[in-house]
Amino acid sequence: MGDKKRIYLFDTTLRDGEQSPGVSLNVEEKLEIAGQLARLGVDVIEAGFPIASPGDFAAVKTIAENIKGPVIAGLCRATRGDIDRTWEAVKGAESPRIHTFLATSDIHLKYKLQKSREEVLLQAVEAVKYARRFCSDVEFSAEDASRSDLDFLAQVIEAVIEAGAGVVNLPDTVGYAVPEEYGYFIRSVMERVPNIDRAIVSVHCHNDLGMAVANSLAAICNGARQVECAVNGIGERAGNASLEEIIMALYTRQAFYDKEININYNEIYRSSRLVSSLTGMEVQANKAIVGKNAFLHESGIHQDGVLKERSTYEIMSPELIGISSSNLVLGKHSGRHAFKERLEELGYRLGDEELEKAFLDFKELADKKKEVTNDDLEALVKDKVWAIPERFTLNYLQICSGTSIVPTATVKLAIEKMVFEAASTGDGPVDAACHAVDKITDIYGKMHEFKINAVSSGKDALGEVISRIEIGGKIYNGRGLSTDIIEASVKSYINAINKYYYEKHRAMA
Ligand SMILES: CC(=O)SCCNC(=O)CCNC(=O)[C@H](O)C(C)(C)COP(=O)(O)OP(=O)(O)OC[C@H]1O[C@@H](n2cnc3c(N)ncnc32)[C@H](O)[C@@H]1OP(=O)(O)O
Ligand SMILES: CC(C)C(=O)C(=O)O
Ligand SMILES: [Mg+2]
Repeated sequence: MGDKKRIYLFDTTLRDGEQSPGVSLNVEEKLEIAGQLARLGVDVIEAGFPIASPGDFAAVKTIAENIKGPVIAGLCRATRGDIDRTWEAVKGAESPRIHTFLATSDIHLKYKLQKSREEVLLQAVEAVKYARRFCSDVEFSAEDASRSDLDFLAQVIEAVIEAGAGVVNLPDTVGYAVPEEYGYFIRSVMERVPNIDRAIVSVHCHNDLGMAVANSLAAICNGARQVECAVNGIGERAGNASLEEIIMALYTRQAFYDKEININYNEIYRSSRLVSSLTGMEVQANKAIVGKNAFLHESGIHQDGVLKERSTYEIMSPELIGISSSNLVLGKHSGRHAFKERLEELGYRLGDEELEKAFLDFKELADKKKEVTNDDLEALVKDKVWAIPERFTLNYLQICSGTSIVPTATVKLAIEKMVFEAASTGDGPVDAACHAVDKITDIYGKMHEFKINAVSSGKDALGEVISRIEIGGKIYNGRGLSTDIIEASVKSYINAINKYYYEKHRAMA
């Protein structure tokens, strides 16, 4: 089974990551993330759960047909219908994988599956055999493995390897394990399964007790060769093991782990930013590796140490993971060359047209702000990485609001070179403006979440508004940017409406 030192990185941002409450990505957003994961150099991209919905199916199929390099996997239950659908979705890939799963713990058998151990063993074997009819690369996951009876689990794993599974995954589905115990568990399963050398052992850890990364590393020390993880650690409930933390632990502590991975380190930060901006899930400031504070030094003694010798307080270099160290100031006198170079340092590669649009936005912002920071730049370009065609654009906004008057908004929207106007009242200025937008578009959104971030500091800070809008029973993430917070809010609402409109009309086309 190849070089035993090599650890395979299996990224599940687009499947388990998308199971994060409130996250819903469309096909183009998933394709964009998959392209970035390929540039990062992960070994496997789990692109989705094709039976879950037509949108999930389309995303997995599109990724399979367009992304070259990594193995493209689709997840399915241990049923023929799910496996058929998954094969349909992944079969166009350069290297397709069918990933089928079935729970093995007594608690899942008794209450969820309502099946005996004998039935589950047969179903797992039958699913793997059936999947192997289509695909030579089949992974089997024993859901809730870490809470399963060891003898039964070993029996299932031996049988699915015999049936043709080349990768066997032993997830800590509910994040219950602790590192020493999980490491010992992986070793014990491997010792009990006589044909284990014919498969790669994989782990998939959840973060309910904050130990997903520690558990994954303990498993690696005990023989696991594939590690399943997600960018920024997103995923069901408290999330999955964080991809960037696993990568950097293996890199920084190479002498201890003595393992090899094949990754483009300088794409890590960019991957994190992209996933954060497309999912709308912000990265906490003190998050390891990719948090805003991860490489900042606040206290005098630390600053003194770092000035004398960085390694006194820095165990990793921010440049390695793609965080720019440039000290050119960008402002209204900067030109296209410096602008483009800075974007490239930040990891953004825009096409000529998007670059020109971003440059014009930058100039407009530079007129309002003295200095345009890296955060401002990222905020300006991140929705240009993949922008949906905008059916509705804000042309004019007037707000009348105060402590003793009913908030009223007048909005003009441009739709295909025509301009339409409406006025409305509401509970507040943003509510009033959104009602006016509804009148023009005839699309009625319900605001579920509304977050305002100051992109940089100071009175002239750029404001970013992220909203989650329910339209037609589905949640759409909207994003708007302006130095005026009400304008940013309305733009964010219109952005969500544009996404809904685009998806609806593309489905009808
Ligand atoms: C640990 C994990 O992350 S597992 C992956 C979780 N991801 C998802 O669930 C993806 C999104 N899910 C969905 O869209 C839907 O749940 C679907 C389309 C998969 C299934 O929808 P429905 O057919 O309506 O079933 P529902 O979700 O209500 O119930 C799940 C059924 O699958 C069964 N099931 C659960 N896991 C498996 C499995 N691995 N293999 C076979 N059957 C399974 C359950 O026992 C239940 O069966 P029952 O209807 O006979 O009681
Ligand atoms: C389906 C499996 C791999 C899973 O997500 C889990 O067990 O957490
Ligand atoms: Mg999971």
